[in-house]
Order: sequence, then C-alpha cells, then structure tokens
Amino acid sequence: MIELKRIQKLYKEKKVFLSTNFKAESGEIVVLTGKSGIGKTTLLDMIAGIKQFDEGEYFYQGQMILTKNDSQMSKFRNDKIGYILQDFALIDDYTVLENILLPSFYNEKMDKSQAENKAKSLAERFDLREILDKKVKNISGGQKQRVAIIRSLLLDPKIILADEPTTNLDADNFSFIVELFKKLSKQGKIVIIASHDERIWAIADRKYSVENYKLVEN
Ligand SMILES: Nc1ncnc2c1ncn2[C@@H]1O[C@H](COP(=O)(O)OP(=O)(O)OP(=O)(O)O)[C@@H](O)[C@H]1O
Repeated sequence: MIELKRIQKLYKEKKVFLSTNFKAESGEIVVLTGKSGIGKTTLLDMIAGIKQFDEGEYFYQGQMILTKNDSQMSKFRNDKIGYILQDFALIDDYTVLENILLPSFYNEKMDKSQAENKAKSLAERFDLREILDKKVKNISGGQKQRVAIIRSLLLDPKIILADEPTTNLDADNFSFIVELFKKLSKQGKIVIIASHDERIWAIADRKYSVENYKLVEN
C-alpha cells in the first residue's frame, strides 16, 4: 500500500496541494480525475519521487520513504515504479529496443541478457517484435505508446503510474490498455492513472478528484 499523509505542495506562491492524504492498496486501480492544471501530474511525479513535496510523509508497505534522500528515492523508484509519462519521454535517436532497455541501465535487478530477453518477449506480446531495431523517430504514435508501456513494465514494477494513457486512443487501443491495467492489478500491482477520460472511470477501484487543494475520494 502507498500512503501519502498531510502532503503540501506549492510551486513558489502557487498552491497545488494543502495537507492532503492519498491511499492506494496493492491490487487496486486508482484513478485521479479533474480538469487540466488541478495537480494530477504533480501527484504522480511526487509518488515517483521526481518532484518533492514541501511537507508531509510518504509510506510504502508501512515503511516511510525518505523522499529527500536522493539515493534512497532513486533506488525506490528504480525498484518499484514503472511510469508511463504523458509525452512518453522516449529518445528519438535510439532504437525501440534501446528505449525499452533504458530502465535496466540504472538497475541491477537484471543483467543485460535477461533484460534483452524480457524486452523481446514483451515486444512479442505487444506486437512490436518486427520494429525493435527501428529508431523511435521513425515509428507511429500508437507504436510509441506501446514502447513507453513496455519500458515501464521491463523490471516488473509493483507500482505502475500512467499519465493520461488513453488520450487520443481509438476504441480498440483503449480496450487493449484497459485490459492491461486490469491484468496488472490482478497480479497485485498498484496502478495509478491520471486521466480526464471518463471512459476509464469504470475500471477504478478508487477514484480521486481535487477540491480546495485536497484529494477527495469519490
Ligand atoms: N514546475 C512548475 N512550476 C510552476 N508551476 C507549475 C510547475 N509544474 C506545474 N505547475 C502548475 O501547477 C498546477 C498543477 O499542474 P499539473 O501539471 O500537476 O496539473 P495536471 O492536472 O496534471 O494538468 P494537465 O492534465 O494539464 O497535465 C498547474 O497550474 C501548473 O501550471
């Protein structure tokens, strides 16, 4: 379980969260809703430890995570978190395979050949096997999205964060990603999705919106 307690986050003078709480249990799909600018990406970034909160506490499985300790936080992130970023954050001049393998460069969980085997078997499942050697700048938007998903799953993380993963997806691709999230949650993973796409609400075990700088469960 992830728990954030009494979190405060301001960007200079701009308030985003004031003493708010957040909870996600293992095996849950948690959806963060709300209009643009409400703080969804900020919350995912704080869970990933990419952004720091000003006040509050972060617990994972009852253990406090020292988010201000860079080495502990990056170890936690590399070991536990797969993050599908809104703009995918792929490296255009790297091949599909190189992009998928990126998390393994910062983690000793898998050696090079294990990571390559895992990348190839995921690519097979996601129908990308044929384009592993293509540069990312030469593939389609839908393919880029699948590369970003595979990369987030490479190290078998316990926590999956996804920022607006269904924007601009047609019905088939939408179903594909929804089924994937359901499957990951059934494996006991925590799946946290920031989305204003109402179609995704149906699969939420827990849903939050933001009111008066606080996360509200609804
Ligand atoms: N680095 C930053 N410096 C200053 N303000 C920021 C910064 N990052 C985000 N903000 C502001 O904080 C607020 C929350 O932003 P955030 O990106 O978390 O919202 P969001 O709900 O994810 O929106 P979107 O769906 O458009 O990404 C916004 O008003 C945004 O302009």
